[in-house]
Amino acid sequence: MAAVALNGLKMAATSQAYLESTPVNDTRKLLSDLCRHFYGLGWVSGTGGSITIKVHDESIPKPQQLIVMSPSGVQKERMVPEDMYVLSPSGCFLSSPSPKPYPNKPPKCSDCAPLFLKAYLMRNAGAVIHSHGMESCIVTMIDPLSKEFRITHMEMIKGIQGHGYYDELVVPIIENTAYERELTDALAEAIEAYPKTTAVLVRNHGIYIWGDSWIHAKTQAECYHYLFDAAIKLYQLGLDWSTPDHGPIKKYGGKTNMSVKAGTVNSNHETEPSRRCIVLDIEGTTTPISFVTDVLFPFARNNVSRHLAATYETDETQDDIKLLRTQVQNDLEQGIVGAVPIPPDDAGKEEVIAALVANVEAMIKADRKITALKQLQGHIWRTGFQNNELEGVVFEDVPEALQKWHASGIKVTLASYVSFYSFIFLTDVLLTFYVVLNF
Ligand SMILES: CSCCC(=O)C(=O)COP(=O)(O)O
Ligand SMILES: [Zn+2]
Repeated sequence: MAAVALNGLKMAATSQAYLESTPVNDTRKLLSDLCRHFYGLGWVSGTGGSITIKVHDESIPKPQQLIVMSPSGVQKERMVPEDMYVLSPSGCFLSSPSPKPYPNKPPKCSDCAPLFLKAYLMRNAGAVIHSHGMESCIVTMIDPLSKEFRITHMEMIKGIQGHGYYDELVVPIIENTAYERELTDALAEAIEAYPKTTAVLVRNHGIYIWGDSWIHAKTQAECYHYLFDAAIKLYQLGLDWSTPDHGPIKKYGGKTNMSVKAGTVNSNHETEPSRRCIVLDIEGTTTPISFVTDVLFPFARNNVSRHLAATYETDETQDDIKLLRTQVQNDLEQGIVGAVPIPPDDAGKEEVIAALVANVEAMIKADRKITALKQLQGHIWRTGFQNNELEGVVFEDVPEALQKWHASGIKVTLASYVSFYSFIFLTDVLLTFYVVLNF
């Protein structure tokens, strides 16, 4: 019997008979064949890299299927079916290979086991391939600060689950550790953070790739390796693999936009982060100019009186009024059109506000770029955003671009001639970016 009912679920029977059954033996054989084949591709040479496949059995749901895994630290191309480990769905050893005479080491299951189990558990995978293919290693070195590999407009992207030719393929990169098992948490976090991904790159090391079946995992592994190889070759040709047209890598101030040298080496031979930074304007860059002209400025103009009245006693508004008084005094002395005297404080709040409003309206009409006006407008906008009377707008490609630059280790900062408050409250996107990433 291939399966037994347990707690209402079908579980692989771990009887000796099942462990010696055709599905298990076929999977052992398949795994040793694939080890040999992947060795030929350079994916599992020097004993590195590893493979695991679930024992496919129509009568057993995938989460309950047995797992076959390659042994650790061995010549992968010389594996035979008997060398394989068989594990329960939760990772308990059900069958281990017999020791071999000197110079073979005592048998041990792949160091990748905890990582493979994460892919099985979190993605319901049918097979996982850990490759040490050179291209999957080098592609993580082109930009040592990048946390993602991205590529688009390549036919082979279609071989990756859920992707078409025009899509951008994003593969997370995690940092290498001294021991394979120490990668487990970072791999799980990447799987969680990138719901669409079917692979995780390990910097200076290789890649983990999974699929619904061994065929799916293998096909995708071939496509991933092809794309990494293509990216490296395009880079060598000075071409940008990450853009749709794969045009020349652009230079900014002598630096490439996909610089290999994303940091500088100090006297201790340590890499210091590069000072690359993108300074973004708001109006017309992250946000349509019409949002500023048609929404922000009218809002400030229409709310001067209300804002001053509501916040008159606060230190902030008293400070704004002080600035305006100084500005208006200068304007009156220079005969600026529209400037009207502001009565002293003891004239009463209403009279002072009326004079302030008249002056501010004249300043706005003359489109004056003066601190007294900008500071007050900033405070009015901030109140508008806080009260949800204003809702910011960014172009649809802004959030993705911010994340991409951040992932590439590029610092992003915002600059705008309108007040500070206008952009940190511009949208949830920018606000989140500002607070969470602390750029
Ligand atoms: C030169 S291999 C170093 C260890 C490693 O990265 C690896 O993938 C080994 O996996 P194994 O299945 O042989 O434990
Ligand atoms: Zn490895």
